[in-house]
Amino acid sequence: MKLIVLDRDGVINEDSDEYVKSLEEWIPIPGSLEAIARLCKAGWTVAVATNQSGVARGKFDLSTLGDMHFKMQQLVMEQGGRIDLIVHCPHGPDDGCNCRKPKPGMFRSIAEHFGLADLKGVPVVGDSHRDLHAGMLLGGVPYLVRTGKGLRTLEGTLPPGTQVFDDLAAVVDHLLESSR
Ligand SMILES: O=P(O)(O)OC[C@@H](O)[C@H]1O[C@@H](OP(=O)(O)O)[C@@H](O)[C@@H](O)[C@@H]1O
Ligand SMILES: [Mg+2]
Ligand SMILES: [Zn+2]
Repeated sequence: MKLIVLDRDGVINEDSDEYVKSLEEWIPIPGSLEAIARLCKAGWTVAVATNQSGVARGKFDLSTLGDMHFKMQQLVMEQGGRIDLIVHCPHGPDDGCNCRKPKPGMFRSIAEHFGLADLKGVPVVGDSHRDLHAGMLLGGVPYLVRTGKGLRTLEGTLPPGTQVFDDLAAVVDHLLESSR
């Protein structure tokens, strides 16, 4: 199956150092929703894995998070696509969970959901090092975008083999080109 795993904040929607705390603050990055729809139309399965420590920090609740994901799904569907699975980690850095990136828990759940033993060769798109690291632990192929925290991430050392693109739309252009 052609599966891809996307980070949310800074890849699909604009990120904020103050967290994305409400429906109004959830603003798609230009071209990202259309890019997801282009993947779907080309037969790709799209999953999202997102850290949402804002829940543990009391900045917003799970109902608001659900509203954001309903909005995200609706907007993608308006473009003719869909997000097949959204997994989130609601925990904080000190909660010792197994799902908060850079831990691989969410990626393991995604693999299991689709009946896969791992994510070997699956593109993993993120704006932070932890997104890429978590996905690579299951064999994912790292793609960094310059949106969100991507430019900051670029100042550090990238995981080996990371390919860098301006945004999700450019990653999708590349993937669809190379699978022609
Ligand atoms: O990029 P994804 O995983 O979709 O979501 C990241 C967000 O949950 C937030 O993650 C926080 O990191 P800490 O959780 O405070 O370390 C900060 O980086 C926020 O700026 C950011 O909005
Ligand atoms: Mg992010
Ligand atoms: Zn967690």
